[in-house]
Amino acid sequence: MYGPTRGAPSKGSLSFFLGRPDALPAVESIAPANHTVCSASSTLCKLVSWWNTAGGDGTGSGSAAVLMHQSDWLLWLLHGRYGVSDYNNALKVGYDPEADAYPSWIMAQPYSRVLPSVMAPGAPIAAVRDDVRSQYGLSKECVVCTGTTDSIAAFLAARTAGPGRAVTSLGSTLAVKLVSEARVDDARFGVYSHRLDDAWLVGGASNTGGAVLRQLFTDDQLVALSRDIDPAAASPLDYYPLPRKGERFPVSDPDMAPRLQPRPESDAEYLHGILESIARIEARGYSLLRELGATAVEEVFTAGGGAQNEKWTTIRERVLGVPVRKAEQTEAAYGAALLALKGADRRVGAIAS
Ligand SMILES: Nc1ncnc2c1ncn2[C@@H]1O[C@H](COP(=O)(O)OP(=O)(O)O)[C@@H](O)[C@H]1O
Ligand SMILES: O=C(CO)[C@H](O)[C@H](O)COP(=O)(O)O
Repeated sequence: MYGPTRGAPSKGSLSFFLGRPDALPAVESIAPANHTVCSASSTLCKLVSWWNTAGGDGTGSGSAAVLMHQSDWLLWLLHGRYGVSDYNNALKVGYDPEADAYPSWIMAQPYSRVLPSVMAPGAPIAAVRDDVRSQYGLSKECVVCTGTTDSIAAFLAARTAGPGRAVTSLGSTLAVKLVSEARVDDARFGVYSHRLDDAWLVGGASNTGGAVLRQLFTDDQLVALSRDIDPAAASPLDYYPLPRKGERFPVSDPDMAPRLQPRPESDAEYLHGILESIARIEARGYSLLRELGATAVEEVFTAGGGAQNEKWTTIRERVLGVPVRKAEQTEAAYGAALLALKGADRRVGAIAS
C-alpha cells in the first residue's frame, strides 16, 4: 500500500509469500467459494488486513492510498501515473480477467477505492517522465507499458505456446505455468488461471525451490555436488523442502513445516534427495492441474537459476514423465522486454489518457 505521501509505502511492503490469515474470514464471507482470493497469502487478504489495521481506522491514510504491486510501483517511477496495474498482477486481489472488471462483491467494499485501474499486460500507459528520460538519455518516443508477474514473464521468455506446453520457474520458489484449454481455479490447492491474451495459463507457486538450496549450499557447492549425482537412480529420501513454515501449492497450508531430515552423511546424497523431492512436488503440481480439469502437460521448459542444473533436469524428466528442457532464454526480464516490445508497437493514440 502506498500513500498518503505519494509513492511512499504506508506500512511497509508485503512479500508474495506472507500470509494475512486475520483477514481470511472477512474475505471468505464476500468471495465465491474457493476463489483465488480465499488464501491467506492473496493480495486481497493483505489489503483487507491493512485496511483493518491502518487504512480504514480513521487515521486518514486509507483515503489517499493506492494498492501497488511491485511492478506497478517500479513502472510508476518511470511514467508517474498513480494507480495503474495489469490483469495478471491484479488476479490475486480479485480482478476477473475474463470479465475484464473487478467483481461487484469487491466494488461494494469500502477499500475498493484504493484498487488500481487495470489494463492488459503489455499495454502502453504513458511516455517516460521527462526527468527520467533526460537522466538516462532516452528517446521522446519511449513509452512505458504495463507489466505482468515474474513467472508469466518467464513463460513469455521461453517463447512456447499451445495447450500442454508448460514453463516451470525454478528460482527462489517453484512456479508452474501450463497453457490449458480450460480455466481452472481452486484456492484449496493454490491453483489459479492467469489470462494470456485469449489463452489460459493455469498453475500455482510453491514455496519450495532454490531458496531452500541456498540455505544449505552455495551455488558453487551446488555445481560441485551435482557432479556426483546419478540422475537415473531414484533417491529414496523423501523431503518437503521449504525455507520456512508455510506452503501455497500444490498444498495450501500456511502452517506446513519444512521436512529436511534425515540428513545422510554424504552431501551429494542429501542434495540428490532434495532435488528429487522438489521434482516430486513439481510432478504433483502438474498432475493436480490435470485432475482439476486442465489440459495434460506435454512438455516442460525451465526458467530461473535451477535451469542451469542439467542433473536436476534429468531427474525432473524421469519424475515428470514428459520431456523437460532448459528454455533458450531463462530470465523473466527477457519476457518482460518482449511484452514491452509488443506494447511499443501499438499506435501512440492507444496510450491511456
Ligand atoms: N546449480 C544449481 N542447481 C540448482 N539450483 C541452483 C543452482 N545454481 C543456483 N541455483 C538456485 O537458483 C536460485 C536463483 O535463481 P533465480 O532465478 O535468480 O531466483 P529468483 O527467483 O530469486 O530470481 C537460487 O535460489 C539457487 O539456489
Ligand atoms: O512465487 C513467486 C515468487 O517468485 C511468484 O512470483 C508468485 O507468487 C507467483 O505468482 P504468479 O503465479 O501469479 O505469477
